[in-house]
Amino acid sequence: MNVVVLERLTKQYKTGGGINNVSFSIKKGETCGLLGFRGSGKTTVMKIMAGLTRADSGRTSIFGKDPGKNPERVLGKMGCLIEKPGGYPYLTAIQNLEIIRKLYPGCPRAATEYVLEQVGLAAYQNVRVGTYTPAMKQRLGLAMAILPEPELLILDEPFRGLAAEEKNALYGIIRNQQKKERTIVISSTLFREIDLLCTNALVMRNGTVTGKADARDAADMYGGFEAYCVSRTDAGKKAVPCTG
Ligand SMILES: Nc1ncnc2c1ncn2[C@@H]1O[C@H](COP(=O)(O)OP(=O)(O)OP(=O)(O)O)[C@@H](O)[C@H]1O
Repeated sequence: MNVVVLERLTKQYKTGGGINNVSFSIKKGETCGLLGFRGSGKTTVMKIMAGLTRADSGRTSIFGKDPGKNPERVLGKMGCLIEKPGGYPYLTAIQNLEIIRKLYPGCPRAATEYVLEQVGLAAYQNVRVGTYTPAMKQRLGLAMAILPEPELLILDEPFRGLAAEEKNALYGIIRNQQKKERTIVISSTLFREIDLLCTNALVMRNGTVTGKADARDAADMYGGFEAYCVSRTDAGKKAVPCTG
């Protein structure tokens, strides 16, 4: 069953950037890596999926509905970490999470403590978020995204700026979500993350999709996602951001 179907999405910003004719689908339980250099259009695609911006043309279907037209039918099933992690800086982690929890009537109080434990912030739950390091804010952003147990997780460059051990902690959280058969979309400029975590990879360049493959095809044809992704970018001609 397809959770995400995007057909011929186009969006042009006044500055000239944007996305052009983007089409792909993601099945339930897949972890799809959206890989591309800076400015290739990853965030724009994710914002359209999350109903945060509208495409100029094309069709967006998430759980069979357009999030721009039916936000109440879609957004409750979706957890997003897009661009900078949120949270009110003058509130503690637990206060921030409680605000979100109350938006979901079925979400028990214990869920707040559980996700704080999961993301390794339990010891800092009563500390104001404004004092957190970028990595802690990133983990809080993830906690906010997974708190209501969403069926679809959209994570825009969740590893950006994190040290190796901080990334490892995040890998663990994402793997836990995979065990629960969540559908996950992760954008990254790094091949390594896609290799480690994803069942499928989708490569973007200059606002268009230049390749789509699942792990088996990428392994059969190229020996893995990394070589596959390189083959679908102009990475050979540029400096390649290929290490974590
Ligand atoms: N709000 C905006 N207004 C004008 N131009 C934009 C806006 N958002 C994105 N763009 C432009 O659209 C193109 C795609 O940007 P987008 O942020 O979607 O790419 P990205 O792959 O997520 O890159 P990054 O990793 O830098 O966020 C870029 O040329 C960018 O400058």
